[in-house]
Amino acid sequence: AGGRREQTWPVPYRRFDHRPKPDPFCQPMYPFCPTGSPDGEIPQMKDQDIIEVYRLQTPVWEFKYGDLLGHFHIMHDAIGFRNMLTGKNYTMEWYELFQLGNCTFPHLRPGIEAPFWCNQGAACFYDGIDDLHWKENGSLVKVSEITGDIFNKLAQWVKEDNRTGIYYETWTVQTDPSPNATVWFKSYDCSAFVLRTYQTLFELGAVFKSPIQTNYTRIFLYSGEPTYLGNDTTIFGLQCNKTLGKEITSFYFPFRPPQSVKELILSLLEIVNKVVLEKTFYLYFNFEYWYLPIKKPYVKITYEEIPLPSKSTGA
Ligand SMILES: CCCCCCCCCCCCCCCCCC(=O)OC[C@@H](O)COP(=O)(O)OC[C@@H](O)CO
Repeated sequence: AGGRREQTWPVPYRRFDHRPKPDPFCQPMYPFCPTGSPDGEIPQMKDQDIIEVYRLQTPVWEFKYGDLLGHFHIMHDAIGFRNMLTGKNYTMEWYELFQLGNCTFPHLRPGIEAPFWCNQGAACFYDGIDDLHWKENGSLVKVSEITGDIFNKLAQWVKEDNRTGIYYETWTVQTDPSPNATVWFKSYDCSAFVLRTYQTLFELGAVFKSPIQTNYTRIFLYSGEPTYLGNDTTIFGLQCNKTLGKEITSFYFPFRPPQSVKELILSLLEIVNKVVLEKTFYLYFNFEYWYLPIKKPYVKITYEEIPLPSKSTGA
């Protein structure tokens, strides 16, 4: 009857019953989870083992650019574990299979109508903690101690979370920067995984040390109420009106990797024109497109505290 469908905000992150094999077109700049166990298996601990839990944080791309992005508080988050009986330690992190840019903007491929996304994200669990990587420009802080039994239950949760949560979402979208803003979409990135893991540990009985300052990076878009547009089939399919599809692909065009300084400048001008002057953004969430009526202050990167779970936070 053309009635508006009841929409809950924020739009729930869609989970799937399996993680699809990535398209060969998607190529990583660096191999994903190079030292992790190929099947992603997490080792079993003895129930009575005592495992230290560490908060790990470092600037995105620290291994390549050191503290560069740290100056903008663009930080990557992970969790470290150390078995106090065996002395073995481990790192667990969640990040993009094909890097941040591929999760934030699509490819416009000749002969393919719809924007092409390489936006998978996944968990990676591997032996060892690279102390220097985390400590030099970031932080490595003990936040809890858990039993092997809790660790093993967490491992089961990670497996299920990783099987069903298959894509990375860069953007948090809400009405304004205020604490009581309406949130339209939540990001689903490295820090979101760490926060879900802390919450799961808390629900499994973990007690977190306090007080520990725990800030996280988020990039915000500010908009009025989003409009649902559809998906690849309903927007870019053969029987579709091509207007909307062309509008979306032309929006993403200036976000492609620039080939020259001139192209970069022209693209930046086009981005400002679209996002600021035309107050338009097309968001890709749950493999569907949404129109965002952008408003001031448009875009913002924040580095704000989200406290560790405790009885007082009720989280
Ligand atoms: C509307 C116009 C705006 C145009 C500007 C676009 C800017 C795009 C994004 C800016 C920054 C977003 C920050 C999001 C937080 C990222 C946290 C995260 O998920 O990190 C995961 C990953 O990126 C970390 O990658 P690496 O540093 O490569 O770490 C992986 C290694 O630890 C693997 O061992």
